[in-house]
Amino acid sequence: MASVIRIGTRDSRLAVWQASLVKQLLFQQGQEAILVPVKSEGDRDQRTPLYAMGVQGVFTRVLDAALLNDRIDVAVHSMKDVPVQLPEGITAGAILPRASYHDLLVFKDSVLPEHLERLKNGIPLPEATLTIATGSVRRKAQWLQRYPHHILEPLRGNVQTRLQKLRDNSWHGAIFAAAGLERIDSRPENAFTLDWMLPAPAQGAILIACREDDAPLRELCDKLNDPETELCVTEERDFLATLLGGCSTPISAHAYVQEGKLFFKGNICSPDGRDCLDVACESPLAAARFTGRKAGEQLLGQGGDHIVAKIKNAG
Ligand SMILES: NCc1[nH]cc(CCC(=O)O)c1CC(=O)O
Repeated sequence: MASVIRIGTRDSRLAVWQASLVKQLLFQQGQEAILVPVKSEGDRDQRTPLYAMGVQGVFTRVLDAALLNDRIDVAVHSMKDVPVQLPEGITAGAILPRASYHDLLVFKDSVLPEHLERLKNGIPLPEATLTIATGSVRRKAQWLQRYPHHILEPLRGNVQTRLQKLRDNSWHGAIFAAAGLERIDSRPENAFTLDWMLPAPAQGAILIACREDDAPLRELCDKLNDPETELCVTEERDFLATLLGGCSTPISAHAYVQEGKLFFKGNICSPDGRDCLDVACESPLAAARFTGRKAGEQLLGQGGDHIVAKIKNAG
């Protein structure tokens, strides 16, 4: 193994924070490492909506190439940005313990306190037409399901950029991943978690990707792996793969472990939020593998195939 491990990362503040965490964890294992920041396609082009970029892995492909070309030794990713199928030759070295999986509404002072209370609890709000910004088809679809008359504005860019755009516009609010804001200490005062919204599969989890043939490094990374997070995000990503397999689609999932059981929730929505199907199930830990796949198959059998067709037509 190289004496100094090269950690590939995107150059956003969140990505560098996550890569620095990995550097620290490796150091605790007695391994020196340096960061190698790389610009991804998803960061270079901050205007095109992600779902319109047409290819999977706009945030991950440049790092995949660097890894395969031996310009870096590991790549650190927000796992929700990673396509369900890893490229040939690349494998999951470790999945770190998950941070918050929630989505968060950052709101402006223009929202009335009594309306905030309803939004927090997902209660209908027919008397107000709010404008909410999000670049995510998943968040948009779930928001429209509850608030069909609201106006959803596109919003792209890294966390910092999106917060700035929210300040600069007259929107009522914007939706963020709690983990992203909290990691870089940027969670605004005006924010609450949307407990009724299901997150993206693997939201809040960090993946360390390795070359498949780098046995010593894989062994080292394995020490950083969190098996419980691994199980949960594996089921969430299997659910996604069973339904559609894209990484910016209106498909959400969350799994967690409690008292020896895996609890799983998932949903699939048409992009306009009019058709949504939900699934919730639990399983003893020993039989938890394939919970996500079974949940996906269940939804396909209940009409989820029609929603999948709508999603494909919209894309
Ligand atoms: N798609 C961008 C992205 N990828 C990972 C995170 C946050 C960290 C995480 O969810 O793990 C974000 C920002 C966001 O969705 O607001």
